[in-house]
Formats: sequence, structure tokens, C-alpha cells
Amino acid sequence: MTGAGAAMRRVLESRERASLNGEQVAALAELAQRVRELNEAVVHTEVGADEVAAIRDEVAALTARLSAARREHPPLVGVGEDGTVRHLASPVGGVLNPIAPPVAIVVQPDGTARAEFTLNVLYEGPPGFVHGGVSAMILDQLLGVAASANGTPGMTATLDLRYRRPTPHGVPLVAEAKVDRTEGRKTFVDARIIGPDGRTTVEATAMFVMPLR
Ligand SMILES: CCCCCCCC(=O)SCCNC(=O)CCNC(=O)[C@H](O)C(C)(C)COP(=O)(O)OP(=O)(O)OC[C@H]1O[C@@H](n2cnc3c(N)ncnc32)[C@H](O)[C@@H]1OP(=O)(O)O
Repeated sequence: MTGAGAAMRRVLESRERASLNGEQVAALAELAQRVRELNEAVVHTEVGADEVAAIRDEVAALTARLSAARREHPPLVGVGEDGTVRHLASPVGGVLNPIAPPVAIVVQPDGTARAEFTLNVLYEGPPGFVHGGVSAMILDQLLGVAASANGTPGMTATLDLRYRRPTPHGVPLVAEAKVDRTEGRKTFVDARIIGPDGRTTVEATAMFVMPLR
């Protein structure tokens, strides 16, 4: 394991996070997907007040059933040689997190972290467009994955954003991030979100710093 990977493992182990096997992850990921669909249905529903009240009570009963056995912290899956962590409950693409936008990040052979995704109305800011904070969150994660894939993971120390034009929701988007350079414990990474017309909507530059301990 690289020094960076070992350092990130120390950071995560100090949080006492459990690992799940593939079968457990798949089962909970399916549950999370059903809850995502529920979330969207809540925003769009036009059913009457009595039906809303009945559904509210059913949802409360389901929450009580799930809470019958609880972990103290959300689980993680593994730390790779480069320090890459699969954070199952991440608010960006975490398969167990029902509020996570569906952003699956893939690292390409040249080190670019890339994701193709479509955001629904749950992530709306201005009508018809993605909330700027959601774009920032997705870019922060993508930038962090690129830094990790470079063998230089760290904590976000700075995140600079330039919102060039509104990012539409309900259409396919692409986001990419790539390391520009490293200076000691600092890693500088650039990223952007690209709309369906091929034009950049948001640009970001971040500096990640590997904590000493
Ligand atoms: C694969 C998973 C991807 C995950 C992606 C998501 C990542 C996240 O969301 S991380 C959460 C958000 N970020 C945070 O909470 C970070 C909070 N801050 C910290 O933990 C610390 O301040 C940390 C680790 C950034 C730096 O702490 P520390 O190691 O003590 O840094 P320190 O020794 O003071 O500084 C190291 C260098 O970095 C510089 N630096 C540190 N912080 C900053 C900053 N905010 N701005 C500019 N420069 C900074 C210092 O000036 C110093 O530079 P030099 O070596 O040239 O003098």
C-alpha cells in the first residue's frame, strides 16, 4: 500500500466503519432505489389528504421495522492500494443512500474520473435547472476520486467553482475531473460538468491536502 493509501486507511479506521459483503450491498442498494422512487413520488403526488395521511403512517411503520436493528455508523467497503474508498452511504452515488444522486464514477486509464448521469427534479434549484450546491457536491466527489486515483487522496481544502451557464435536469450530463499537479501533500484537480449540447455548464478547481494523521 502506498503511503497515501495507508494514511487514508488510518483516517477511516479511526471512524470504526463496518464492511458489508456483496450480497448485503445488493439487497440494501435495491431498498435504497425503491426509497429514491418514493422520494420522487412524494414531490410529484397529487393524491388526496386522506391517502397522504395513510401513506405517512405506512412509511413510519416501515422506518420502525428497519430501525429494529441499527449500526452506529454507516458502513464502508474497503480501501484500495491507492487509498480509494467505496463509501456506500456517500451523498454522491452512494448506493445505500436514498438521497444520493445516481452518479457512478469510473476512472479511465489516463486517470480522468468520469461520470454520466441524469438528475431528476429532486435536485432542482432554479425551475428546470440543477441546484448549484448539488453541482458543487458532485464535482467535489469527482475531484476527490481523481485525486485518489492519482495515488494522492486527501481532504478538500479549497473548491473554486465557476457557473458558466445553468445545468439542466432531466437530460444526460457528463462530468470529468483530472489531476493537474501535486506539490508535496497538496493535489490540484480540475473538473467540469458538460450539458447535452457539449457545452460546459460548471468548472471547478480543487486542492486536496492529505492529513498528516
Ligand atoms: C474517494 C473519496 C472522495 C471524497 C471527496 C469529498 C472530499 C470531502 O468532502 S472532504 C470534506 C471537506 N473538507 C474538509 O472537511 C477539510 C477540513 N480541513 C482539514 O481537515 C485540514 O485543514 C486539512 C487536512 C485540509 C489541512 O490540514 P493540515 O494537514 O493540518 O494542513 P496544514 O499543515 O495546515 O497545511 C498544509 C499545506 O496546505 C495548505 N492549506 C491547508 N488548508 C488550506 C486551505 N483551506 N486553503 C489554502 N491552503 C491550505 C497550507 O497552507 C499548507 O501549505 P504549505 O505546505 O505550502 O505551507
